[in-house]
Amino acid sequence: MKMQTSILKVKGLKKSFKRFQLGPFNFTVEQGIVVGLVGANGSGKSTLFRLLMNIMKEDAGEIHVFGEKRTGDEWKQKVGFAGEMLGAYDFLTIHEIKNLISYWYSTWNEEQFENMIKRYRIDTDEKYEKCSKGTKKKVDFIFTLCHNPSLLLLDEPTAGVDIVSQRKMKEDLIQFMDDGEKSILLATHTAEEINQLCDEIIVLDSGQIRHSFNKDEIYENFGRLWISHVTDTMKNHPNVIYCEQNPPQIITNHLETIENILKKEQITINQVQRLLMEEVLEYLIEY
Ligand SMILES: Nc1ncnc2c1ncn2[C@@H]1O[C@H](COP(=O)(O)OP(=O)(O)OP(=O)(O)O)[C@@H](O)[C@H]1O
Repeated sequence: MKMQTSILKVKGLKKSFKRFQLGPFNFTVEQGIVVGLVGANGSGKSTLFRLLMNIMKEDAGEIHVFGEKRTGDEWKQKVGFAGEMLGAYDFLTIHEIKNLISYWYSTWNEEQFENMIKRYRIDTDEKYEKCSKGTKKKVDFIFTLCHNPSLLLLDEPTAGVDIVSQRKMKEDLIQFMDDGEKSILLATHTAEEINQLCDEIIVLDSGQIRHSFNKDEIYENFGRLWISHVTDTMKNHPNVIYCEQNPPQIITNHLETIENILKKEQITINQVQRLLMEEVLEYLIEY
């Protein structure tokens, strides 16, 4: 069995604003793993990325990247971050920004850049500020990948991107993960990206980590059961995340446990249904 290596380790990370508190956060992103970050608008995803990239200073906690505490800027050579980085240079053309970025990264891959520019049909003579929202997202994505990073931090990379390009981005991310050496932390609002790309899921709610799951656990454990009647024991059980009286049904995050209790309580199970990822995410975020 392969030893798990932490590419990103976050311990006791905290940040407070006047009206919002993030953390304390504790989580790891292991090598070869894609972690999906989901949560309602304003739950703290972008703030987390800003803290990870040192764009914003944490109030407390530690962030280790590639096994070491972040110091200086050297660690950024191996990290690809898509989100708000190009704002300061947006009066330049994409070609000019590329010249700056490629100078900074010792591992810049010009051939990959040229290929991706063609693949995503980007006009490099366009000023970044003049690009459409979706085109900016694609340009950010290309810059993120072309310096051969080992860790990608992607804040909703496909938001506002056309369907064809979304598919290409997903293909590029799957290829990026191909050698099993790299990792991604991906904030997303789409169940499809979770299904197709992620191994683990962290659910944020009002600045807190509400749930953290392996994706297979979700497929295995989450389900909807139509039952003869709902009792108070079922209503209040910690593994019941939602229940309805009419018609009597419950949503659980641990099918096996709940099926056993229903048997004990002599409640008849009429039907069991696995949940789709969309439904699971909705229940995790909403309830
Ligand atoms: N510099 C700041 N000063 C004060 N409050 C801030 C600052 N930055 C973020 N916040 C607050 O932190 C909270 C989380 O914002 P954040 O942008 O991280 O959410 P998000 O999960 O990325 O949302 P979305 O899904 O809409 O992108 C919000 O309430 C926001 O107002």
